[in-house]
Amino acid sequence: MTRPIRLGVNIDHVATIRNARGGSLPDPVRAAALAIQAGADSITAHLREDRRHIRDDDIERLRALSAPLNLEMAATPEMVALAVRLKPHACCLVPERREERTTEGGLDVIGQRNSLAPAIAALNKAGIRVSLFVEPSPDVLRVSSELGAPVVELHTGTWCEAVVAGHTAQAAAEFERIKSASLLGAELSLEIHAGHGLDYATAETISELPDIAELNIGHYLIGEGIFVGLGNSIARMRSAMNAGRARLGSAA
Ligand SMILES: CC(=O)[C@@H](O)[C@H](O)COP(=O)(O)O
Ligand SMILES: NCC(=O)COP(=O)(O)O
Repeated sequence: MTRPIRLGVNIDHVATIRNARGGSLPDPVRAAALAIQAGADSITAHLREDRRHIRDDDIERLRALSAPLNLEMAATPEMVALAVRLKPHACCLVPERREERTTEGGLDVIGQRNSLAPAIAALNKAGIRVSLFVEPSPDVLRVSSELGAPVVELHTGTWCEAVVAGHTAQAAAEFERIKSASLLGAELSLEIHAGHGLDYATAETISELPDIAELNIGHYLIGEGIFVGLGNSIARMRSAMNAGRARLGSAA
């Protein structure tokens, strides 16, 4: 039987709009509640070290909602302590640079193995599901598995940018990397998630990969929400993902 695919809605950029005026509106927690009603399986929020969008009190309020919370964060002692205290359902460890506009690549799990290991161990011990936001590359997946993380989230940004730019050959090559990484990840008994830069079309395509269990999508959904309403953009995303998954079922 074909496994369903989960949708995690990232509400960071509702907070970006709120913070543009420094007040409390629009409230990202209200957006999260609406996302759950519209079919999101979980909520994702990235608490950056510079607090440029999501803030600590948002995390506390998101934690109180009915859907699981996936907290994205850098693997710093401050963030690990905060996660252990707030106990989100899941933590996705991401690389972070203050100067970047958005997450620019996957974690350097090979170079930072020694600093990642204690962070992963502490989160595992606290009963939080740990995922590592990584490039779709074989060495990176093997080290992720050795580090004891049960989940990896494959960075889809390079593929999505190539698709949007119409760089067909590069897009095809990037998609093959994602596909091979998802196969290897499954062989290593990792749960495979994917995200960054996905839109309706790329989400539908990637949903055809049978080993992908979850997509985390934010920026595009919030942007589309301006035109069609957030509930409608999420419902349409769900349909796109279901359509991709259904093609997989009919091909089997
Ligand atoms: C890790 C990831 O791909 C996204 O969650 C992204 O980090 C969202 O936050 P930013 O837009 O601040 O990068
Ligand atoms: N981890 C990826 C994520 O949460 C959402 O990324 P984006 O859709 O905002 O680019």
